[in-house]
Amino acid sequence: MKAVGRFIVLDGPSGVGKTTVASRLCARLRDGGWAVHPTKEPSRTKLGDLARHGTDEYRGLTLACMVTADRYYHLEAEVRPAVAAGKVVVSDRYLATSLVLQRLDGVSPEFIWTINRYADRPDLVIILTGDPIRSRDRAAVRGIHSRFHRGGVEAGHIENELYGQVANELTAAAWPVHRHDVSDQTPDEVVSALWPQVLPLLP
Ligand SMILES: Nc1ncnc2c1ncn2[C@@H]1O[C@H](COP(=O)(O)OP(=O)(O)O)[C@@H](O)[C@H]1O
Ligand SMILES: Cc1cn([C@H]2C[C@H](O)[C@@H](COP(=O)(O)OP(=O)(O)O)O2)c(=O)[nH]c1=O
Repeated sequence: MKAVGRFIVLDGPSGVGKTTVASRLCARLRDGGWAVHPTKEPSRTKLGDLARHGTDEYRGLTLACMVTADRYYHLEAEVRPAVAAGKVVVSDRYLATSLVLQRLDGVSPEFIWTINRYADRPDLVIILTGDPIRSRDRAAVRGIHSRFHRGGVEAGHIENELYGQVANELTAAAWPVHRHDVSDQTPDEVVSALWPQVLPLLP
Protein backbone atom coordinates (compact mmCIF):
# COMPACT_ATOMS: atom_id res chain seq x y z
CA MET A 1 0.00 0.00 0.00
CA LYS A 2 1.29 3.47 -0.82
CA ALA A 3 2.21 5.47 2.27
CA VAL A 4 0.66 8.93 2.41
CA GLY A 5 1.32 11.29 5.26
CA ARG A 6 -0.25 14.57 6.24
CA PHE A 7 0.64 18.26 6.03
CA ILE A 8 -0.24 20.38 9.05
CA VAL A 9 0.76 24.03 9.47
CA LEU A 10 0.84 26.35 12.45
CA ASP A 11 0.63 30.06 11.88
CA GLY A 12 0.05 33.22 13.88
CA PRO A 13 1.79 36.33 15.20
CA SER A 14 5.37 36.38 16.37
CA GLY A 15 5.64 35.28 20.02
CA VAL A 16 2.21 33.62 20.13
CA GLY A 17 3.93 30.26 20.67
CA LYS A 18 4.00 28.59 17.22
CA THR A 19 7.51 27.15 17.52
CA THR A 20 6.94 25.88 21.05
CA VAL A 21 3.53 24.37 20.27
CA ALA A 22 4.84 22.83 17.01
CA SER A 23 7.63 21.13 18.91
CA ARG A 24 5.26 19.78 21.63
CA LEU A 25 2.79 18.64 18.97
CA CYS A 26 5.58 16.77 17.15
CA ALA A 27 6.62 15.11 20.43
CA ARG A 28 3.03 14.01 21.04
CA LEU A 29 2.78 12.62 17.52
CA ARG A 30 6.06 10.72 17.91
CA ASP A 31 4.89 9.31 21.25
CA GLY A 32 1.78 8.07 19.46
CA GLY A 33 3.94 6.23 16.93
CA TRP A 34 3.59 8.55 13.93
CA ALA A 35 6.62 9.44 11.83
CA VAL A 36 7.02 13.21 12.02
CA HIS A 37 8.82 15.77 9.91
CA PRO A 38 9.07 19.14 11.70
CA THR A 39 9.87 22.06 9.44
CA LYS A 40 9.40 25.80 9.08
CA GLU A 41 9.13 28.72 6.68
CA PRO A 42 11.22 30.46 5.66
CA SER A 43 12.95 27.11 5.12
CA ARG A 44 16.32 26.09 6.50
CA THR A 45 18.06 26.81 3.19
CA LYS A 46 20.15 29.64 1.74
CA LEU A 47 17.04 31.15 0.18
CA GLY A 48 15.06 30.77 3.41
CA ASP A 49 17.81 32.35 5.49
CA LEU A 50 18.05 35.22 3.03
CA ALA A 51 14.34 35.95 3.47
CA ARG A 52 14.33 35.46 7.26
CA HIS A 53 17.29 37.74 7.88
CA GLY A 54 16.70 40.07 4.94
CA THR A 55 13.51 41.88 5.92
CA ASP A 56 15.35 45.20 6.28
CA GLU A 57 16.87 45.00 2.81
CA TYR A 58 14.05 43.28 0.90
CA ARG A 59 10.52 44.68 0.99
CA GLY A 60 7.14 44.68 -0.72
CA LEU A 61 6.94 42.73 -3.98
CA THR A 62 10.57 41.61 -3.76
CA LEU A 63 10.15 39.98 -0.35
CA ALA A 64 6.74 38.55 -1.37
CA CYS A 65 8.39 36.80 -4.33
CA MET A 66 11.35 35.63 -2.24
CA VAL A 67 9.23 33.98 0.47
CA THR A 68 7.00 32.42 -2.18
CA ALA A 69 9.97 31.08 -4.14
CA ASP A 70 11.23 29.65 -0.86
CA ARG A 71 7.76 28.11 -0.27
CA TYR A 72 7.82 26.32 -3.65
CA TYR A 73 11.33 25.03 -3.00
CA HIS A 74 10.31 23.93 0.50
CA LEU A 75 7.30 22.07 -0.94
CA GLU A 76 9.34 20.38 -3.65
CA ALA A 77 12.44 19.52 -1.66
CA GLU A 78 11.00 18.78 1.74
CA VAL A 79 7.23 18.75 2.30
CA ARG A 80 6.02 16.62 -0.63
CA PRO A 81 8.75 13.95 -0.28
CA ALA A 82 8.05 13.65 3.47
CA VAL A 83 4.29 13.38 2.92
CA ALA A 84 4.88 10.81 0.18
CA ALA A 85 7.00 8.83 2.66
CA GLY A 86 4.03 8.68 5.05
CA LYS A 87 5.23 11.32 7.51
CA VAL A 88 3.21 13.94 9.33
CA VAL A 89 4.80 17.22 8.27
CA VAL A 90 4.36 20.05 10.78
CA SER A 91 5.37 23.44 9.40
CA ASP A 92 5.94 26.48 11.60
CA ARG A 93 4.49 29.24 9.30
CA TYR A 94 3.09 28.95 5.77
CA LEU A 95 0.79 30.94 3.45
CA ALA A 96 -1.11 32.77 6.23
CA THR A 97 2.14 34.53 7.15
CA SER A 98 2.40 35.90 3.60
CA LEU A 99 -1.23 36.98 3.61
CA VAL A 100 -0.56 38.96 6.80
CA LEU A 101 3.03 40.24 6.58
CA GLN A 102 3.21 40.93 2.84
CA ARG A 103 -0.12 42.76 3.11
CA LEU A 104 1.34 44.87 5.93
CA ASP A 105 4.20 45.51 3.49
CA GLY A 106 1.81 47.01 0.90
CA VAL A 107 1.32 43.97 -1.34
CA SER A 108 -2.25 43.32 -2.47
CA PRO A 109 -3.98 40.13 -1.32
CA GLU A 110 -4.75 39.36 -5.01
CA PHE A 111 -1.05 39.33 -5.88
CA ILE A 112 -0.20 37.17 -2.84
CA TRP A 113 -2.92 34.67 -3.75
CA THR A 114 -1.86 34.66 -7.40
CA ILE A 115 1.80 33.88 -6.79
CA ASN A 116 0.84 31.25 -4.20
CA ARG A 117 -1.63 29.63 -6.53
CA TYR A 118 0.36 26.40 -6.83
CA ALA A 119 1.14 26.12 -3.11
CA ASP A 120 -0.32 22.90 -1.67
CA ARG A 121 -3.39 23.15 0.49
CA PRO A 122 -2.50 21.63 3.87
CA ASP A 123 -4.65 19.00 5.61
CA LEU A 124 -4.98 21.42 8.52
CA VAL A 125 -4.08 25.08 9.07
CA ILE A 126 -3.92 25.98 12.75
CA ILE A 127 -3.98 29.72 13.35
CA LEU A 128 -2.96 30.69 16.85
CA THR A 129 -3.97 34.11 18.13
CA GLY A 130 -3.46 35.58 21.57
CA ASP A 131 -2.99 38.67 23.68
CA PRO A 132 -0.70 40.92 21.58
CA ILE A 133 1.00 42.40 24.65
CA ARG A 134 1.97 38.94 25.87
CA SER A 135 3.09 37.82 22.39
CA ARG A 136 5.21 40.94 21.89
CA ASP A 137 6.83 40.51 25.32
CA ARG A 138 7.63 36.86 24.67
CA ALA A 139 9.07 37.61 21.23
CA ALA A 140 11.22 40.39 22.70
CA VAL A 141 12.62 38.06 25.39
CA ARG A 142 13.36 35.37 22.80
CA GLY A 143 14.91 37.88 20.38
CA ILE A 144 13.57 39.64 17.28
CA HIS A 145 15.32 39.67 13.92
CA SER A 146 12.51 40.78 11.64
CA ARG A 147 11.49 44.31 10.61
CA PHE A 148 7.85 43.23 10.95
CA HIS A 149 8.19 42.50 14.64
CA ARG A 150 9.94 45.58 15.90
CA GLY A 151 6.71 47.61 16.07
CA GLY A 152 5.18 47.95 19.52
CA VAL A 153 1.96 46.62 20.94
CA GLU A 154 -0.17 48.57 18.43
CA ALA A 155 1.55 46.70 15.57
CA GLY A 156 0.99 43.46 17.50
CA HIS A 157 -2.73 44.21 17.74
CA ILE A 158 -2.94 44.79 13.99
CA GLU A 159 -1.01 41.58 13.24
CA ASN A 160 -3.23 39.54 15.58
CA GLU A 161 -6.39 41.01 14.01
CA LEU A 162 -5.10 40.33 10.51
CA TYR A 163 -4.45 36.67 11.34
CA GLY A 164 -8.10 36.44 12.39
CA GLN A 165 -9.18 37.97 9.05
CA VAL A 166 -6.84 35.72 7.11
CA ALA A 167 -8.27 32.67 8.91
CA ASN A 168 -11.67 33.65 7.47
CA GLU A 169 -10.17 34.30 4.03
CA LEU A 170 -8.51 30.88 3.94
CA THR A 171 -11.73 29.23 5.10
CA ALA A 172 -13.60 31.01 2.31
CA ALA A 173 -11.03 29.57 -0.13
CA ALA A 174 -11.91 26.07 1.19
CA TRP A 175 -8.73 25.68 3.22
CA PRO A 176 -9.27 23.60 6.40
CA VAL A 177 -8.61 26.20 9.10
CA HIS A 178 -8.84 25.90 12.86
CA ARG A 179 -8.34 29.08 14.83
CA HIS A 180 -7.32 28.84 18.48
CA ASP A 181 -6.84 31.67 20.97
CA VAL A 182 -4.02 30.60 23.29
CA SER A 183 -5.23 32.90 26.08
CA ASP A 184 -3.23 31.97 29.20
CA GLN A 185 -2.80 28.30 28.33
CA THR A 186 0.54 26.55 28.70
CA PRO A 187 2.02 25.07 25.48
CA ASP A 188 0.89 21.58 26.57
CA GLU A 189 -2.64 22.86 27.21
CA VAL A 190 -2.64 24.37 23.73
CA VAL A 191 -1.58 21.03 22.22
CA SER A 192 -4.30 19.21 24.18
CA ALA A 193 -6.87 21.72 22.93
CA LEU A 194 -5.70 21.21 19.32
CA TRP A 195 -5.48 17.42 19.53
CA PRO A 196 -9.17 16.76 18.70
CA GLN A 197 -8.61 18.62 15.40
CA VAL A 198 -5.41 16.74 14.62
CA LEU A 199 -6.23 13.16 15.63
CA PRO A 200 -9.00 12.44 13.09
CA LEU A 201 -6.70 13.50 10.25
CA LEU A 202 -3.80 11.23 11.07
CA PRO A 203 -2.79 8.39 8.77
N1 LIG B 1 1.86 29.17 26.07
C1 LIG B 1 2.99 29.74 26.50
N2 LIG B 1 3.10 30.16 27.77
C2 LIG B 1 4.24 30.74 28.19
N3 LIG B 1 5.32 30.98 27.42
C3 LIG B 1 5.26 30.59 26.15
C4 LIG B 1 4.10 29.95 25.61
N4 LIG B 1 4.32 29.69 24.32
C5 LIG B 1 5.56 30.14 24.06
N5 LIG B 1 6.14 30.66 25.15
C6 LIG B 1 7.48 31.28 25.22
O1 LIG B 1 7.40 32.48 24.46
C7 LIG B 1 8.55 32.64 23.63
C8 LIG B 1 8.12 32.73 22.16
O2 LIG B 1 7.54 31.49 21.78
P1 LIG B 1 7.72 30.89 20.34
O3 LIG B 1 7.19 29.50 20.38
O4 LIG B 1 9.13 31.07 19.85
O5 LIG B 1 6.73 31.84 19.50
P2 LIG B 1 6.57 32.03 17.92
O6 LIG B 1 7.18 30.82 17.25
O7 LIG B 1 5.10 32.12 17.71
O8 LIG B 1 7.28 33.30 17.57
C9 LIG B 1 9.46 31.47 23.93
O9 LIG B 1 10.44 31.88 24.85
C10 LIG B 1 8.54 30.42 24.55
O10 LIG B 1 9.22 29.63 25.50
C1 LIG C 1 6.99 32.58 5.86
C2 LIG C 1 7.20 34.06 5.69
C3 LIG C 1 8.22 34.72 6.34
N1 LIG C 1 8.42 36.06 6.17
C4 LIG C 1 9.58 36.73 6.83
C5 LIG C 1 9.18 37.77 7.80
C6 LIG C 1 9.17 37.04 9.13
O1 LIG C 1 9.34 37.92 10.19
C7 LIG C 1 10.33 36.11 8.96
C8 LIG C 1 10.22 34.81 9.69
O2 LIG C 1 9.66 34.95 10.88
P1 LIG C 1 10.47 34.77 12.21
O3 LIG C 1 10.90 36.11 12.63
O4 LIG C 1 11.47 33.66 12.08
O5 LIG C 1 9.25 34.25 13.01
P2 LIG C 1 9.04 34.19 14.54
O6 LIG C 1 9.09 35.60 15.01
O7 LIG C 1 7.67 33.60 14.62
O8 LIG C 1 10.11 33.32 15.06
O9 LIG C 1 10.35 35.80 7.57
C9 LIG C 1 7.59 36.78 5.36
O10 LIG C 1 7.75 38.00 5.19
N2 LIG C 1 6.56 36.14 4.70
C10 LIG C 1 6.34 34.81 4.83
O11 LIG C 1 5.40 34.26 4.21
